[in-house]
Amino acid sequence: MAVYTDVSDEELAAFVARYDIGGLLAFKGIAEGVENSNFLVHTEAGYFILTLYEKRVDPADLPFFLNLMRHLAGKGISCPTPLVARNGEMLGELAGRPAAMVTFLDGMWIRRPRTVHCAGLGEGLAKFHLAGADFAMTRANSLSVGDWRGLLDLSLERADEVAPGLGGELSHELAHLEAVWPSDLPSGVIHADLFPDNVFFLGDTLSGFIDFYFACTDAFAYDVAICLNAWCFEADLSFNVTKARAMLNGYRSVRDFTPEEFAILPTLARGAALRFLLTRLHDWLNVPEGALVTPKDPTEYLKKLRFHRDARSVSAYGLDE
Ligand SMILES: Nc1ncnc2c1ncn2[C@@H]1O[C@H](COP(=O)(O)OP(=O)(O)OP(=O)(O)O)[C@@H](O)[C@H]1O
Ligand SMILES: N[C@@H](CCO)C(=O)O
Repeated sequence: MAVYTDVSDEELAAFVARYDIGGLLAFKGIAEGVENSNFLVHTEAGYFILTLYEKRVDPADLPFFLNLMRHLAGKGISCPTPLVARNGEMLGELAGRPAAMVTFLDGMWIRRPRTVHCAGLGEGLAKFHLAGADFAMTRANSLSVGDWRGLLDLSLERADEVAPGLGGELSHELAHLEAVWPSDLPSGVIHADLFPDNVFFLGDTLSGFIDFYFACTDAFAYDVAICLNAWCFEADLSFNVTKARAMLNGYRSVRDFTPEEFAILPTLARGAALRFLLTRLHDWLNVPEGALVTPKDPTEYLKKLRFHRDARSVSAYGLDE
């Protein structure tokens, strides 16, 4: 579920009246998603998405996320655009939470992406990276290599409850990644959570990106590495090299990799796997009492991490060295 905060009809009507979008006709909570409360709002001007930002989003980061969406939309990247209220603000408050209204994006996310979707994703991601080049704001990645040790420490004692030997393996892995993690790759705005549920398609054509609440300033190739993890493994966790090749070639058709990015890709993919493994492990071990949220399986990312650890070069991802 993803409606943590209840909103009364009167409160919502008053919130909607801040914008030039006509009167409120209907609204309903959206069950998908785990981070924030989302509502589909129907007004005389059409459909909109209302998001109430819950506790994992730092309110200080909201101007970065909202301005980024406006910037990208202005550059022709299909993504929700935050509405500006009559008082000139994108951010308001509703039911005691920071809240914003964004445009509705047509499309569906693909439960089982095929090669054609991976190719479209790669191309769309490179366009996204280029479109962010002149975005003036920056936000450090709060889940990068320097943050992983703190995250691991929170779970280390109980990690072996999830898989025997997991604590030791992760400690070893982290020490390696801390030693070799690059700091001088081409960087800019990255999405940092571009899983299939955050990418909409109409038929086989990419129709847009949503959920910008992990976006930050980091290496472009790290964003690609996140997508390799999230899109190119099958349900049985075997790696689909055809999908990876299609994604990487789609990306290169818009923005080519530097030789340094190319060479470090297996390390970045290994780090991306560790990042999602660590957040999932923490959530798995700390399910709040009575929560209706099903935690995501951390061991999925352990298997992915091991795959990347064994990858010697980009040839493991279907490209020539
Ligand atoms: N602009 C939009 N247009 C259309 N549908 C949207 C839009 N924004 C969100 N949605 C719908 O709301 C659902 C949840 O949104 P989102 O993924 O942003 O939630 P979240 O709780 O912030 O994220 P997550 O759990 O993925 O981190 C999406 O799967 C989609 O169905
Ligand atoms: N995409 C993340 C969840 C946070 O959006 C995961 O699958 O672990």
